Amino acid sequence: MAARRISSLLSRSLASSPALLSKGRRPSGSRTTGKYSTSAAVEDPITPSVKVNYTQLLINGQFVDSVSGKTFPTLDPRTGEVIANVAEGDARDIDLAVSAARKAFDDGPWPRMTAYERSKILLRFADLVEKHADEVAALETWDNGKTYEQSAKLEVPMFVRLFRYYAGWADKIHGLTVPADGSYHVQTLHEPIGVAGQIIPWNFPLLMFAWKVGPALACGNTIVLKTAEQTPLSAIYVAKLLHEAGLPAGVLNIVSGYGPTAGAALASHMEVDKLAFTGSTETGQIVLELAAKSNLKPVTLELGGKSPFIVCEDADVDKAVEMAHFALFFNQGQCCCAGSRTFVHEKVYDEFLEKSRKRAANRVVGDPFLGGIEQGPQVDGEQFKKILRYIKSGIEGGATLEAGGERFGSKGYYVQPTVFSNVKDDMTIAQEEIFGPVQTILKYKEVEEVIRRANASRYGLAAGVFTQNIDTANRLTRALRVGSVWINCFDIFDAAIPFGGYKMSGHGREKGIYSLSNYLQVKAVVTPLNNPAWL
Ligand SMILES: NC(=O)c1ccc[n+]([C@@H]2O[C@H](COP(=O)([O-])OP(=O)(O)OC[C@H]3O[C@@H](n4cnc5c(N)ncnc54)[C@H](O)[C@@H]3O)[C@@H](O)[C@H]2O)c1
Repeated sequence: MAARRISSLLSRSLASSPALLSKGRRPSGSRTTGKYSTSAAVEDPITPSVKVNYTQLLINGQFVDSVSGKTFPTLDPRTGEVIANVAEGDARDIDLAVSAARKAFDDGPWPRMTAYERSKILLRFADLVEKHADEVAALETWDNGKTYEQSAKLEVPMFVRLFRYYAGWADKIHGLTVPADGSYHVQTLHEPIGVAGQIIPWNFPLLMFAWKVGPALACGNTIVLKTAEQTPLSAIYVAKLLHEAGLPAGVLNIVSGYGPTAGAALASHMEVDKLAFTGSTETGQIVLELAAKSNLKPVTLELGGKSPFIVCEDADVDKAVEMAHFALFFNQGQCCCAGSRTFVHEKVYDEFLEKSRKRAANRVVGDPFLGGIEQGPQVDGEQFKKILRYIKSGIEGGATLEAGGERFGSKGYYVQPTVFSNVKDDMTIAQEEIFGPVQTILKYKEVEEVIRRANASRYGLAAGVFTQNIDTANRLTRALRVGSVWINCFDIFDAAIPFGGYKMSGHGREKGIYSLSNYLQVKAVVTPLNNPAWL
């Protein structure tokens, strides 16, 4: 979906479903402040009336407590209060889940049924998610803090689309007939890889589930998925729906729990055939080592970023301001590909800065369950404190604070939309992933200079280029060492478009046709031909 469409969808107010809000707590325009300088909209949070029905682990098609009997609280980012206590899986639960997935792969129907049958189950699942879209979106917003409009209008539809996309691939996966030298019939079989271990982060719990589970199931694999400890709820809910759609027991197992216990056990498990991870670069290095030191399972990694958003001298400034704002602030700035280094040509810098400052100051912050809200709270206290530390470092490092700079309100984990100008490449805020609503604006003069500076990062996930000159766009597109370049747009996450990083932003690609190869083995089969009619 084009970023412009995303922005306009989100700016239109969504009539919140009555099913999601407690009686007497309907959103009202008077509580939607429209300015971050007023914090009334976050002091008295709406109570979602969606019920948290599933909090256990899902192993072999059954909801079960963890072996230890332990639970951990998942918190509401609007208040820091407990939403629910969730079963806390550790290495013993990962063992049980991997055994179930192993058995389902080695002996079960999933890899053996026709691809068309698998595809029909995935399509039925997509229909069920659509039917329960209100509950799914409400759980996602409650656990993560992203706006309900975003969950309901963007992420649930993208989730459904992705499963339909991979349902479409299931019966189109096939090998080749290879014209080799000699009198042989040579073919390749594309086989499922086996048991996939998948570890996902908290910033897009549903979409990360879809990006990993969709292609793995379409290819006939079985799965153990570990959710992020901050956001376990939506995955358990949709996994239940997948079983209602006809998924055999043991094919998808969900373990909630912490990284160093459950996550590490999954990454190092000898019976896991493939690992897919999304999260920080530091944890990516840990899981890659665990995979290598155990059974050398192949690993796909989708890690951090510090993506440049380049505004050229010929850019339409108003459009560039809006797109750069969206590129950074979308999802509370909690995107691995956020346009977190806004490079602006010196000729348009002053105008761009003034308009960006105003745009951030007008960003609508508030309870994410209210209609018209653009920004909810950060996911948890740890991220909230980390962002405020980065803001302090920006101020102390000599950048100019143009907007925001503090917490928003006095409850939960809201941060004011913040803009820094006069940012220099060597400042911490220009180098490290802030993962929050903090825009850093840097000035440049020449195209060659901005290419060099944009590429001077350990990351290489994505880039935005804003120009009306096709030659400049082409020059930048090929010169930038990143996995995605968005020209005059940003954050286009269609199911068919591959996504992944260069350099320390990761290995491999997810989504699109490229993700299938993450979940397939290629087997070469050679048969001698006696007296062939032709070779
Ligand atoms: N690229 C992304 O999409 C993305 C997503 C979330 C966070 N991040 C970055 O990571 C930073 C920290 O966030 P985070 O703590 O949630 O990320 P993280 O990398 O610690 O967590 C991601 C996932 O990895 C698991 N994990 C953590 N330690 C593990 C270990 N030793 N072995 C196996 N699994 C482990 C977590 O439980 C979670 O499921 C953020 O501030 C942000 O910069 C990036």
